[in-house]
Amino acid sequence: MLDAIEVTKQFGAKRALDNVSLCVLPGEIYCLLGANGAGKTTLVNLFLNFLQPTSGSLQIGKLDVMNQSLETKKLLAYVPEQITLYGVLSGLENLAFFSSLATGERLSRERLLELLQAADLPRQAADERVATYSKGMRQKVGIAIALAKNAKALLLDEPTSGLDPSAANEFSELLVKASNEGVAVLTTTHDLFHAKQTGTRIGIMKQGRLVEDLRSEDVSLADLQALYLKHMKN
Ligand SMILES: Nc1ncnc2c1ncn2[C@@H]1O[C@H](COP(=O)(O)OP(=O)(O)OP(=O)(O)O)[C@@H](O)[C@H]1O
Repeated sequence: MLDAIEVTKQFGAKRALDNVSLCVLPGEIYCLLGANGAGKTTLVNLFLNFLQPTSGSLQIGKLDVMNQSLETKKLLAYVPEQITLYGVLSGLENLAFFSSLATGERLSRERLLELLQAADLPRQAADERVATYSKGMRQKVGIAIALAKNAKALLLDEPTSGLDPSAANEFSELLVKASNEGVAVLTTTHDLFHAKQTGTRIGIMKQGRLVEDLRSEDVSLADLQALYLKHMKN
């Protein structure tokens, strides 16, 4: 569903991505680890067509991200680290606004509440102003927007950074729920525990290269930590 094919991205003299190939199938959760500056966000931004590759190509559902930008965007939902919502509007009003932008449809209040419930937002919060929400609650509205869009692929950039362990765990469960419905999930993270717990696949990036591409079930958390540290030291 999400395919990066021999992607290189150069920013002037800086090679942010160096011949990266990666594939995320429907129902998979691919967790991308790597030190600051390893190229994780650059890869996410290429899938979003915010950036264009210097060479190589990216596909979503076998459609080319650059040449079929509108079609690929319809398949995709994105939850950034700091999700931008209107603080003066409630969670439900934000969902109504952003889902209508994404789909062109106006959803009923019942449907909006259903989506917020599926994203595990406490019922009483739906009508409260987002300015009063915690980061975890904002992230849940982001997931509800993705659900409203019926996205086939979900991109997330460090979604659990700044969340307490229990909120991060709840968020991970939402990703698992989405993947169980066949969504392909690609998420960047610095949290090895989260990657091992949530990911079906784990990639480690170093200086623009994908140096490991693992099946989560093939490594223990201790092995993953050792492998990660080995790559970071070299
Ligand atoms: N617009 C840009 N212009 C120049 N260099 C850039 C630009 N965007 C990213 N870079 C560089 O590309 C490299 C990869 O950056 P990227 O943000 O993808 O890393 P990252 O793995 O997401 O890091 P972090 O974990 O800190 O978010 C870094 O060296 C960064 O400085």
